[in-house]
Amino acid sequence: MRRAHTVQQVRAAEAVLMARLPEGTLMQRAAAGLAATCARLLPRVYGSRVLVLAGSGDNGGDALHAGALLARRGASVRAVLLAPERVHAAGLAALLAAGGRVTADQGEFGRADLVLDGIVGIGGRGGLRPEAQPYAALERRGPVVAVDVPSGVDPDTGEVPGVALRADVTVAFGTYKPGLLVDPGASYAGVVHLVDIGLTLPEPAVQAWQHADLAALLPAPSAESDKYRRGVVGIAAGSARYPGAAVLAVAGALRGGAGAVRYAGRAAEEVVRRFPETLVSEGGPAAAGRVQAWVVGPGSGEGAAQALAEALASPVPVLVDADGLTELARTGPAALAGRTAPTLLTPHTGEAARLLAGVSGQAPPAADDLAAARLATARRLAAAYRATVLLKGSTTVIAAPGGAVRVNPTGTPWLATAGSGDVLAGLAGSLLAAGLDPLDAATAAAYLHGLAGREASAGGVPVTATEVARALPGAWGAVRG
Ligand SMILES: NC(=O)C1=CN([C@@H]2O[C@H](COP(=O)(O)OP(=O)(O)OC[C@H]3O[C@@H](n4cnc5c(N)ncnc54)[C@H](OP(=O)(O)O)[C@@H]3O)[C@@H](O)[C@H]2O)[C@@H](O)CC1
Ligand SMILES: [K+]
Repeated sequence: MRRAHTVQQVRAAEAVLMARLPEGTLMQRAAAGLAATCARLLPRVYGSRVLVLAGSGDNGGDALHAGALLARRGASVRAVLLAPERVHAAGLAALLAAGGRVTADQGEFGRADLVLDGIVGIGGRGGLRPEAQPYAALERRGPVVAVDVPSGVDPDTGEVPGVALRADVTVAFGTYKPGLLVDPGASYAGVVHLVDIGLTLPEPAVQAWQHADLAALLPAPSAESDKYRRGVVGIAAGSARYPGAAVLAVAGALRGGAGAVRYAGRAAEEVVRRFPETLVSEGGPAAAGRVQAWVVGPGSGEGAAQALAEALASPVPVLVDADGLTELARTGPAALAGRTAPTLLTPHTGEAARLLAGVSGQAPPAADDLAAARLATARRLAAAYRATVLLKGSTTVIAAPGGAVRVNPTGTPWLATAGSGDVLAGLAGSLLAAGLDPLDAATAAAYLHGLAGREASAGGVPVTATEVARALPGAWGAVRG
């Protein structure tokens, strides 16, 4: 699992350690780790040209100290001081003593074999300031290594409020920052290396799961399991107009670990033709047999309101997607007030905008603005609806009403294809029916769906939602190892 901590959490941990250690120890640890990573990136340190971009804080100090270490190994190190009057004095002294030099020549950026971005770290607010902005647009020859955080990326949220400097590698001290895991910030970070500087950290604000975390969680039938004990998932999706959504949601559900899939809706004939193993009925959720979780909304069309009301009235977990979300946005959180079991909402940013309008009673915010602030958006929705929210997009973010947040590290832009969300909804519902809580079910579903999407699009080929569903067993296998 990758763990990310907020600036406040890092500062608190740093304060505890600084009280015990001689001054400067943490910065020396950080600089040593940074220089070691740079040395690995360079074909050879001796004779390499290194440019340090140094801002006014300790982030600049780290970069200058690392520059000094590289200069001692024979690199030719130049430093641009973006705020010369407030430069980290000890860092600059170390660099000069090691043979490094100060320059004001922006052309050094393009000539450098490696650039260290020490403009701003966890103390940064807002985008790059005017003096640093030109570097974001300049041609580069060697890799840009961000010190702790790419400058211009908000460390706590991943938001990029202005111009930011894109890194090839980010060397993060002590822990990931949420902004390194959540887009758009994550897309500026490149490959992230962690350097342990000895911080003792609390529970992370944000987690990103990996194969092993998921393997421990995925349902596995035991010898005594029968199909009912493994869970039955109900799918209320599709309509005469959109039968495909029903077929795709069922395709996802059949590969989600539940023992059986019960379909309730107008596309029963199409579903059973494609998947004869499905239990089908033509009415709504209320008239269908027992299930352990409902999925309601994909392609439901005009039937969405009735299907949603019936599913929400049931005492089992309910996943609301697509047309179900549009319907839910009309009533707002009040529709969930009487629920005795958890609810999982799976909006894309357009649906998230409608859901937020359902809370505020005002016009929906712009979906692009929500995509730019996805962590805050998922948290807001989870708090307002008291439901777990899986916000789909370039980084899928999952927020629980209690405050836990996970971000999904798998996925591919190829997954932005028609019907892909229907497969995800069925899959997540199936995991809910198998007994996972909504946070875990959403985490596992996003992860497997993302892996399946990658597998199906391997080699850079477009995928269909049907192929993503077909690739799900392979994703399970990869996770189980
Ligand atoms: N925590 C730890 O455990 C350890 C932390 N360490 C390191 O310390 C870093 C944090 O250092 P920090 O606190 O000095 O803040 P930092 O990020 O250098 O920036 C603050 C300065 O930048 C300025 N500034 C603000 N916004 C700006 C912008 N957009 N563009 C330009 N400038 C901007 C602001 O000035 P002002 O707003 O007053 O002009 C202020 O002077 C951390 O990321 C890590 O690298 C390691 O050494 C060891 C262990
Ligand atoms: K930086």
